[in-house]
Amino acid sequence: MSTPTVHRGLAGVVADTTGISSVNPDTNSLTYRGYAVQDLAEHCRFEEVAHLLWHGELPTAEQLAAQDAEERGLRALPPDLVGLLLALPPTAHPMDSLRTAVSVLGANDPGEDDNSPAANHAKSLRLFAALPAAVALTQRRRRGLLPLEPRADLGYAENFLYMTFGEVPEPAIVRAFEISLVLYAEHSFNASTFTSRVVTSTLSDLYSAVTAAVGALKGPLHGGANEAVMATLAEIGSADRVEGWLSRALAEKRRIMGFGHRVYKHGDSRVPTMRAALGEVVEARGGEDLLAMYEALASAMLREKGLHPNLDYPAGPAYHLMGFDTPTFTPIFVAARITGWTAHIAEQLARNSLIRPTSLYTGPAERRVGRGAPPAPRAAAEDGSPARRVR
Ligand SMILES: CC(=O)SCCNC(=O)CCNC(=O)[C@H](O)C(C)(C)COP(=O)(O)OP(=O)(O)OC[C@H]1O[C@@H](n2cnc3c(N)ncnc32)[C@H](O)[C@@H]1OP(=O)(O)O
Ligand SMILES: O=C([O-])CC(=O)C(=O)O
Repeated sequence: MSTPTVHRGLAGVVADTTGISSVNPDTNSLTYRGYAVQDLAEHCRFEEVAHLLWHGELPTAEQLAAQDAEERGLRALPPDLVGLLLALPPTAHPMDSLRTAVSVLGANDPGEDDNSPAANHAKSLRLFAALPAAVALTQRRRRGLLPLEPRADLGYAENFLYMTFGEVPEPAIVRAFEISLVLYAEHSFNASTFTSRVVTSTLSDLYSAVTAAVGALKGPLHGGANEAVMATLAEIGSADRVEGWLSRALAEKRRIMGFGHRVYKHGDSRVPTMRAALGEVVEARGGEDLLAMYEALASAMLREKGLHPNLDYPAGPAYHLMGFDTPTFTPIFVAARITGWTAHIAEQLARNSLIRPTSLYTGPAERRVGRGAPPAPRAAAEDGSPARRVR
């Protein structure tokens, strides 16, 4: 009688095939539809990467112009949604506002339950276009500022920054921001993407899948780590305090946010590109002290724990120096990852199979209400393996 192997956290489990991206820990590489992410970050606008993820190919000039025209026309939030977001408690985390925004956009879409490829592509583009306005609104509101209307004369990244800050920053900042969006766009079966696929597999609607994915991304072991990195750096304070802080933190068995990864064990493929972008931001905006602390913590973590930084580690300080408030960092990740999530939702639907793993039962053995002593405990797998008596 064999006991089924339990894969806690689904670590190492190949749950399905995907043609969207490939994470290769052996070569520290990441490709989107076959293109290295570094190549895309260097040469492409974020809008082109979105097209690539959705359609499998980079757009021609005509295709890009058509997508741009449509996206720019969908950037504004419906007024009732703006009112609703402004009515949320000022203490609400921007991720909660964003989750609500996606949910409300779904509730207002008469085609919400149309899961045809065309309808879902239209919804994907709508969310892609509208999320920056929701993110910008939450940051402006925290600062007591009114939301701004989007500008159709600007590219996606420039307009995002304009709606947040009221002006388009210098090109170095726009470029670094756009690079971060490309790097954050897609990463195979990470927790939030897998969440979106689980919800989709029940034939629920795209907005529900994305709402659930936002919830999964919020956690500090996933996307929430970019905010937690900034909290860590603020707690440490300066490069000369890193060593003392880290020995105390490790003695207390604390997790150091922005380090480690479920798949990459020799370094995150995206970090060198984002570290270079952070360097450009420091050139443009200052922040040498923050960078020195960043480097000191990275070296100490490698020495003490053998752990490398993940993408959230350079992204956090880069967003900080660009002027974003810390609670806006994970919402930016959402705005980028909406491309990957929606590509996966389409892929899941195209070859759907309900996602429902099994478990090994370890609770009380079968018993009866109020009658006699319980029988000896048993453990049984749900997958049909024979029940196993444990003593
Ligand atoms: C874009 C992204 O979502 S990237 C991920 C962002 N998340 C973070 O940065 C959070 C911090 N990192 C972590 O918590 C982890 O590295 C994870 C969750 C990302 C991946 O971890 P897993 O592969 O599941 O490994 P797991 O959590 O089992 O850790 C293995 C060991 O390394 C240790 N470890 C892993 N990461 C860290 C860390 N950041 N700080 C301290 N110790 C760590 C664990 O404590 C554990 O040690 P133990 O075996 O002595 O108990
Ligand atoms: O792949 C993961 O587990 C987490 C991650 O890096 C991402 O989602 O970008």
